[in-house]
Amino acid sequence: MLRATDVSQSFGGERVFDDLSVEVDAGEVLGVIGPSGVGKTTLLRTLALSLEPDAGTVALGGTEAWTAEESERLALRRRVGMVFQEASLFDASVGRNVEYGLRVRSPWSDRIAAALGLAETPDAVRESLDVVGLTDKADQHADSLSGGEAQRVSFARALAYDPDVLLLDEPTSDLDPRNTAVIEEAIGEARSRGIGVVVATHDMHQAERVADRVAVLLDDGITEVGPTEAIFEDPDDERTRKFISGELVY
Ligand SMILES: Nc1ncnc2c1ncn2[C@@H]1O[C@H](COP(=O)(O)OP(=O)(O)OP(=O)(O)O)[C@@H](O)[C@H]1O
Repeated sequence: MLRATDVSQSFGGERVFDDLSVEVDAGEVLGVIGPSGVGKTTLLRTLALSLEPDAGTVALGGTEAWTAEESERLALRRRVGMVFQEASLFDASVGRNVEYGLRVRSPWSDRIAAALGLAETPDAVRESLDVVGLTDKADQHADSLSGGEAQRVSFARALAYDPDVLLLDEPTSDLDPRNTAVIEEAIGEARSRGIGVVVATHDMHQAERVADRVAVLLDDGITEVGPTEAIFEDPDDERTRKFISGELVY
């Protein structure tokens, strides 16, 4: 569904990665694991079509984004949702924050709904908040949430958007085990809705828990990508093996 082929990225002449290829299918969770600084965020921004690669292609549903017209690229970008390491909510209620996801995806839908007197939006908001266990907080101001709850609302906002692909950048690195478990369950729900999910994490155990396939990103690119069990139990690549076993220290 979303495929990056032979992409290269650098900042100010400093290479982050070269010739990197990765893809995620509908209803699949791809874990991207690797130590800090290898380029996981840069890869996610590339997949989100917010960072143009120096070389290579990024295609969503078979349409190559960077050779398409800008309007088409923007339309493709709207089909990709992203959740960052730190939640950034607006100065509004929890419900309003989640509703924003719906507006971005289909700016006309709530005007039409309003004109017809339909109440579609609140249902979708409630449903998304339900996935992260926060329906009872819909009317509460976002400022009043704990960090973990705020991150769960960020996830609900991305889900309400009904993306084809959801990109999660270290979504639980600041969270306690209970909030982490809620987000991991929500990842499973996104998968069951047919969304392709990419989770970048330095927590190998998280990748083992949530991912169907894992890509191992080290400082010379992706060393190996394959089914989660194969990567953790029997990696082909020596550097992958060392990284998984903790012998390769960064
Ligand atoms: N906008 C930018 N300008 C300059 N350098 C950047 C920029 N974004 C990232 N980098 C550099 O690219 C490299 C990869 O960064 P990136 O944030 O993608 O790594 P990461 O694997 O996500 O790390 P972490 O897990 O610590 O977030 C780093 O050396 C970083 O300093």
